[in-house]
Amino acid sequence: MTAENGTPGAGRRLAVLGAGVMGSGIAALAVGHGVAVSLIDLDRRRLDEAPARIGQQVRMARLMGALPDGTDPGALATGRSLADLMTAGDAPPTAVIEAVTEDPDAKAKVLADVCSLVAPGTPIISNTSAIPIDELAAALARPADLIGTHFMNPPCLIRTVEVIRGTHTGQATLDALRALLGALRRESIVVNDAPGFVTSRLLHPMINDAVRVVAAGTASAESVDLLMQGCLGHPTGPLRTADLIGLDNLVDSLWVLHGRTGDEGCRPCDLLLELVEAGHLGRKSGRGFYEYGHAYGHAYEYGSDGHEYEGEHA
Ligand SMILES: NC(=O)c1ccc[n+]([C@@H]2O[C@H](COP(=O)([O-])OP(=O)(O)OC[C@H]3O[C@@H](n4cnc5c(N)ncnc54)[C@H](O)[C@@H]3O)[C@@H](O)[C@H]2O)c1
Repeated sequence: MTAENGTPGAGRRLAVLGAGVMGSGIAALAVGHGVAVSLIDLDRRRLDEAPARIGQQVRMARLMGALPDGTDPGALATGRSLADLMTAGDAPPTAVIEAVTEDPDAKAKVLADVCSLVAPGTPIISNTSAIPIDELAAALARPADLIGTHFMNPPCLIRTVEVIRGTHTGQATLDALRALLGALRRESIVVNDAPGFVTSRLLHPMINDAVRVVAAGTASAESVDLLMQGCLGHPTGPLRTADLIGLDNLVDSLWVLHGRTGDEGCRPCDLLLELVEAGHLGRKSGRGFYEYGHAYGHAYEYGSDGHEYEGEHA
């Protein structure tokens, strides 16, 4: 499966680092627009499952009219390291998107390694939820090549992407990212660097507060969500959104925010920590504030922007 001339992503090759919720969703968006993808993860099981999961997301997004008609899917290669894939014959990437676990040290190492591997001028894009881009840039030999995105879940269905320009981000990097997002038919909103940028700085403490309300016994998760939907116009409610994001990722992001802002509202509340400790991570594990029956269920029902999307299981 290769992209043909005339498809939006023709001639591009994206390296996606991390094949979890976001890495596989971003890979599906790219493949669905004809972009070739090299998908990297340390977890062999994730890699083995990724092609089927990505294929299902592409099919579902196409059925929902979220991908261009008549575009041949981009080729998908998977591996445990980009260096291995390139040695095996994969063309060098025209851009890299990092979507590994929200751990500042892990991200800094992955970004520094990839920076030493790809050609100068290749945009290196971190899809962090909350870590300041300037903090990550300190690990890179070429900080001008680094920029942030905050794709929301599921990337195929949410058209707006928050773009974070660090202090050292070069204009060429910003222009190249905008061109990539244009080829993926996404709208970019560029913001300045800060812990959590705009969306996570606002959304994550609000979700944390919603969990505190449930923990206090004031209302059930369902009642909180119904009130936020019915009275305040939130399309799904904060706790369904939490389940979609992944409670482990939510906790990691809240710690990042807490550590960098000192805002006690960002300290993950006990109930969140207990759920993660018990392995109840939300949709990706099949259970969080709600039961889903199976892992990764219904990813196309609701987006992490809170909008409701029609569709079958992803
Ligand atoms: N889940 C969301 O809704 C959401 C939305 C926007 C941004 N994000 C951000 O996207 C990033 C990924 O989040 P996620 O929800 O996909 O997490 P996830 O836990 O589903 O996936 C993370 C993946 O990274 C892999 N990984 C960890 N270290 C690695 C390394 N050194 N090299 C290669 N792979 C490695 C893990 O094996 C795992 O498969 C995080 O920074 C998160 O904050 C998440």
